[in-house]
Amino acid sequence: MKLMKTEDAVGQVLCHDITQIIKGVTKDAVFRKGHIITEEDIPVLLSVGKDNIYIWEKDDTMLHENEAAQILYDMCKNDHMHPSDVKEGKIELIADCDGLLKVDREKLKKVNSLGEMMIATRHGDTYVKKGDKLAGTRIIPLVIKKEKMETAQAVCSDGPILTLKPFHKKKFAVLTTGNEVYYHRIEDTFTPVIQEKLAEFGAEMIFHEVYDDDASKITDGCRRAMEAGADLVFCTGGMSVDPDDKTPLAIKNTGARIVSYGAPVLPGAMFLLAYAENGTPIVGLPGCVMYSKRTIFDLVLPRLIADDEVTAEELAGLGEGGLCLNCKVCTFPNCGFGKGR
Ligand SMILES: Nc1nc2c(c(=O)[nH]1)N[C@H]1C(S)=C(S)[C@@H](COP(=O)(O)OP(=O)(O)OC[C@H]3O[C@@H](n4cnc5c(N)ncnc54)[C@H](O)[C@@H]3O)O[C@H]1N2
Ligand code: MOO
Repeated sequence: MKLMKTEDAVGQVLCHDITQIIKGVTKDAVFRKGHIITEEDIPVLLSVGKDNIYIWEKDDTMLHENEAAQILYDMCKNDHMHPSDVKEGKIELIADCDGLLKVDREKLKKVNSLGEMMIATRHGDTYVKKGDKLAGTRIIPLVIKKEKMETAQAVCSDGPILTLKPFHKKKFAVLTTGNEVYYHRIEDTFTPVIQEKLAEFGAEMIFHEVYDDDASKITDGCRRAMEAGADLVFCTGGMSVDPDDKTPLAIKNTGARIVSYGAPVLPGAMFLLAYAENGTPIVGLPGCVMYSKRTIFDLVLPRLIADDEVTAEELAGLGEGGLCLNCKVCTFPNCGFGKGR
């Protein structure tokens, strides 16, 4: 702490709140502890009788909370995001576009374990909209050791904590399977559900065929859908254990790499994800996707739209939080569904 003439204090940091009292009007702090004094502040300080003030002694080994907050921001920031104003050591990150938020959990935890600083984010692997708040950062004390911030920066030396992957315009194919639909015993009520979910991402259905329970026709259909330019292939029906359930075999026979048949998510246990040789996702959607409001499809779809490869390990990690509670008022994605790791 150092006493100095107010007129010489531009750029210095206040050590305590400065209170202004105007009879019958106000009694409040005009400046808070930690405020950096600007040219315009000088007449205000003089008007409240502060010809001399206590300021933090500038010390090359310490950073003010606002300077340190800027460093935390830089450690988080990536393309397609911008900062809020810095205030009392806090900066928020805001999305510039719709997309998939990815969070490097390991780095986040490492930085938050250092103490005296914090970063709080939304859940990773979730769909965010332009203007959404992605994360907030804050320095806990008023000043922090430069050295400590350098340690934090080192955690992110090979890349920031957040990534926002913009969504791509996708063309998709739907392959409807099942004798009951093929022979017009029942109406196809599955395809409209897929179309509605994909419409949210501006995707276009360019291929739709219906097959009886014949695996070779479904396999051939997958190949032709990709030749027709489909970036995503969705097969519906025939995903479980009945003798007529041929879809998993049909997808396997395309030569695609099966990531997983089965997922620890309800609804969605019989889900299948595969990647064709050219990288196109081929997805087997179980009957629950048609029936239930939210399923594993809602967890995986934003990632497919953002070209974010999904691994077997990630699917296996969905078990905790993988149980949809089917709430009366659904607040997904702002609930626990799909938030496990
Ligand atoms: N013994 C077992 N049975 C089932 C299991 C299991 O593990 N063991 N899993 C259940 C789960 S979980 C699900 S989900 C379903 C999966 O069903 P499929 O994806 O194989 O669907 P299908 O059997 O072909 O059809 C189920 C139901 O939905 C109707 N359907 C199918 N496609 C359409 C369409 N395009 N339009 C209208 N309706 C459609 C179909 O007629 C059936 O009624 O399996 C459970 N069983
Ligand atoms: O997978 Mo069923 O895929 O849970 O309702």
